Amino acid sequence: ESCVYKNRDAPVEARVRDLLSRMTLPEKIGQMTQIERVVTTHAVITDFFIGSVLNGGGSWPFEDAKTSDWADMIDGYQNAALVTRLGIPIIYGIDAVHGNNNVYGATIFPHNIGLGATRDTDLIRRIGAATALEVRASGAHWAFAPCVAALRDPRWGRSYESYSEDTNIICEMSSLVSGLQGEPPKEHPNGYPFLAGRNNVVACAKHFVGDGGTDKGVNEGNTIVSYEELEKIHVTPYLNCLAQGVSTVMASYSSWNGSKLHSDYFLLTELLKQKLGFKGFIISDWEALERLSEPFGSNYRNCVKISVNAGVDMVMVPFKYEQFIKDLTDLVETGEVPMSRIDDAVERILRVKFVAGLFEHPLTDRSLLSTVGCKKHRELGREAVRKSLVLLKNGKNSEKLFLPLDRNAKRILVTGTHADDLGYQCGGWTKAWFGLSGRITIGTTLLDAIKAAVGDNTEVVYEKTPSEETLASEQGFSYAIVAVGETPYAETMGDNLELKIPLNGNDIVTAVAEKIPTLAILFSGRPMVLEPPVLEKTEALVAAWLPGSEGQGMADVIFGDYDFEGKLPVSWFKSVDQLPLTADVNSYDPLFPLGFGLNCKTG
Ligand SMILES: OC[C@@H]1[C@@H](O)[C@H](O)[C@@H](O)c2nc(-c3ccccc3)cn21
Repeated sequence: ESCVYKNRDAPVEARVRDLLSRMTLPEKIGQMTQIERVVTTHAVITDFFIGSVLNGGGSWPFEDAKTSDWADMIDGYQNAALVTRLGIPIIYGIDAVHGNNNVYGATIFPHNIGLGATRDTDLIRRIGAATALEVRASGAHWAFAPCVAALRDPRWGRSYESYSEDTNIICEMSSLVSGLQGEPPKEHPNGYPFLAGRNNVVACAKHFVGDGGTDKGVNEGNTIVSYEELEKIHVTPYLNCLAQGVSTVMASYSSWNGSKLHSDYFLLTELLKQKLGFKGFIISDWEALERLSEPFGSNYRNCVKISVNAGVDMVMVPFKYEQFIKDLTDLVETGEVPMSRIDDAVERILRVKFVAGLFEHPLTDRSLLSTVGCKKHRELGREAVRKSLVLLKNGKNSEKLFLPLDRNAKRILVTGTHADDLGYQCGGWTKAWFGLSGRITIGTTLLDAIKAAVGDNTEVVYEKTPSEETLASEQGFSYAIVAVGETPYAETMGDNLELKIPLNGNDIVTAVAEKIPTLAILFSGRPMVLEPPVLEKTEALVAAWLPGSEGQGMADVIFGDYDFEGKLPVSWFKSVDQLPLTADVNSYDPLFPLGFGLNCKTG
């Protein structure tokens, strides 16, 4: 090839320098622009030299589109980018935060809080590798994961996206980066983006920094801590991500001591890029620039100025791309944003695209389609579910353990709002942004799993809500399994000060437990209020978190094919009046402490 940047054997840095030197200002600013698929046409990509496209939660080609439909859509965008003067490929980003969860038929893994309960670094890496295959099969090149937030207050609506309150656990679980991107060779330079090959995706450590530490868990709120505490608790996991060659970092909507992260030069540039040596690129969050001013979106030109100058390299606009491009072009022409800042941003973006092999392999490898929702991935999901469940109570006294349950019992009752609802089991960020109820994708509910596990002579009675006659009946039930919990949510919609189990969960458990020996299973993105009767009247109690599509993993442990091994990744409060309640502060008086978890052998 005549020009260096098209030469796949040339060093990445030489390709970056050569390409950058050929680019016009519109082409440079186009690379910094990420737009949402709903405003994306082939003409927009070509005319504005767009560098990246994403879809928000619930924005699909059409409902229940198959993975191949996604690949057709994204390859269409890519072909529009390849016909531009310099032929710079787009990078397509998607929120694959627990499997490729936007896409129908994808394997849905447990949300991060359940993975934190496994403490299994290698499991998380394998989940990353499986997710990467399903994401690449859909045509996307980039997953906005892992969220490495420290869950410091469960009132936060994004608690389930965090692995733990404990930074060391988060550091261990950051192995998702190596799973998604592939593992860098040990001589790989710290902070330099890495991607192993076509079966991997670019990862995104988010949200930098302190997203999980906001006051009272208010989403997009203010994290009020000393710099030392910010570094120790919230920055530390990024060191692990950089050591694994994480290629992108997403800035947080939240603030640190009143300073909005998206306009904080010290944290984005002096800390992350200079002190920590991050060489990939920083992406903004969705319409985060509009959030820098009051009222929302006012004085947008100034918001562009302060965020780009602070160190944001690519902006998730994602709709008003013409305004963004116009304002940034103007800012460069007036010198308010120096060309050196533009060149630094574009250099970082091009570096990731070259490292990701997008110039060599811009289109989807259709041979990956067979990996989507495949048996191997579903078995992996099942393993993750097994290892994530935390046994909080087993038997009313240590002599008489209740679990494992007898799979050949004569007659059992399965009841509760969450016993047969795949959408509830998956939680937010599944098919739709906030999640949904019902049979939303391919998967196995708790009820499906129980029916498959019990013996032929065992009668399974299912009622979503336990009926009076069932509760009053003398018909003997050997035992009852009652599943209750949270209905799906995401982000601010999940902020909650009371943390009571919705849909009368506590009352349902109590009503059944008063009549029938009961195992209660809680599906939630975080610890919730457990009222005394639930604690006293049940025989056993399991925290299942948000396990995803592979419900058999729950049957595996409640019927004893496998033992419980999950440990709480977060302190379980007695009352919300105790919050914030984390193990590293004194006067620690939890209901169940960080690290708690029983098993059937030792109880
Ligand atoms: O989906 C893209 C990103 C995701 O990666 C981030 O983790 C998350 O903070 C986020 N919030 C919105 C979003 C927020 C409000 C309205 C519409 C969308 C979009 N996004």
